[in-house]
Amino acid sequence: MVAVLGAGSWGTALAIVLADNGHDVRLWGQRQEQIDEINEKHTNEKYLPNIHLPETIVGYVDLAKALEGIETVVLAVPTKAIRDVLQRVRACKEQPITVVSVSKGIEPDTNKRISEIIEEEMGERLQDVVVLSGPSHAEEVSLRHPTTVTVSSKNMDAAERIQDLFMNHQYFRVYTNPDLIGVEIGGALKNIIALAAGITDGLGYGDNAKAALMTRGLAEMARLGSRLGANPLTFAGLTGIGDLIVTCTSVHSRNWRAGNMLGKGYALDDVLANMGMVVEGVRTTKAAYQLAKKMNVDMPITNALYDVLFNGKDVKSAVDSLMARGKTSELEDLANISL
Ligand SMILES: NC(=O)C1=CN([C@@H]2O[C@H](COP(=O)(O)OP(=O)(O)OC[C@H]3O[C@@H](n4cnc5c(N)ncnc54)[C@H](OP(=O)(O)O)[C@@H]3O)[C@@H](O)[C@H]2O)C=CC1
Ligand SMILES: O=C(CO)COP(=O)(O)O
Repeated sequence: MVAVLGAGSWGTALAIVLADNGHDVRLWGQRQEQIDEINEKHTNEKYLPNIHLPETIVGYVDLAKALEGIETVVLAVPTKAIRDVLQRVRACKEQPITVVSVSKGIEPDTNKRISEIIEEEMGERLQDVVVLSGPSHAEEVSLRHPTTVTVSSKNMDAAERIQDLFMNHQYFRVYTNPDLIGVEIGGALKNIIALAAGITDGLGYGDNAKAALMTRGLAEMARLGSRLGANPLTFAGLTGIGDLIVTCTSVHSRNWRAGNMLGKGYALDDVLANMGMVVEGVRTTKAAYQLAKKMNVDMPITNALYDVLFNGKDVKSAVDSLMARGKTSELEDLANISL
């Protein structure tokens, strides 16, 4: 039995994988009408339209009931809600639990990764934290289309347990990677680059610009990541380039779609209000901008996006200023990363 906290698109899609793997799943959400829909109609139309949910997924609004007898919790709420939800979990759970973190972001101001927030909030009530990340849009997972992800943890025995829990030989293949920092940083930073790729697409700049953003974006992701202690090779894997590709090129991506609207001239507040789902890249841009300053790492795309999102810079001038930077060598960054 597994509890999934957060009945949005990703929590519901992962509940389907777990149910397909033969587990009873408790899916916790905060709105009674949504939970009634899950239990009575076996659908979650707002987040995964036209998908029939297995009947072994049972919805709960009562968190204490959802957690009764549970040892493994999948945490699938937006990063800004994580502390609040964990404090509620802590209040009703005495035995230590394993938390599987599937959200992607870095917390502004504290600049903490999600696994660090989980450790801080859960304290001695935490058995292990395992991160699951990779190129995986909920819409395609819920259709059982082939998908690959990676799990990582400080305790690789726990990671392997979670690999077994989610591994589905028909459509959901799970790898392991011991580089927890790299896995989390890649999953968080790719959302920044996807917002920027959406902007250049919205401006009508086409494939050259997008390829440039993805490639140079990956370089700055690896630059910050390696400074934070990640293995640079992780950025060449599923949670780096893999997730970057899917998020910059998929119509399902909330970050790409938000960027696309910004590129077309819509205001940030309007874009976020119309999305109806979380756009993690906005908060993460703030956190990465702060981290890059603190660690003295050059992140030109992140800085340009920060100016657009938080200083009201017009999107076209942000792209112009990226192009107008002084000349440099492509491999300079990579040469500074010690493998
Ligand atoms: N969607 C995807 O394909 C993927 C998403 N992710 C990551 O997963 C995380 C969740 O994203 P996703 O499922 O897409 O988000 P959605 O916007 O689809 O859903 C968010 C869910 O969280 C709930 N929620 C929000 N705030 C709270 C709160 N304070 N307490 C309890 N529940 C809350 C929402 O409830 P309500 O409906 O009541 O507002 C909703 O059920 C993000 O970090 C995202 O980056 C990772 C991989 C793939
Ligand atoms: O992380 C994701 C796919 O791997 C989801 O990205 P979006 O939040 O941009 O949809």
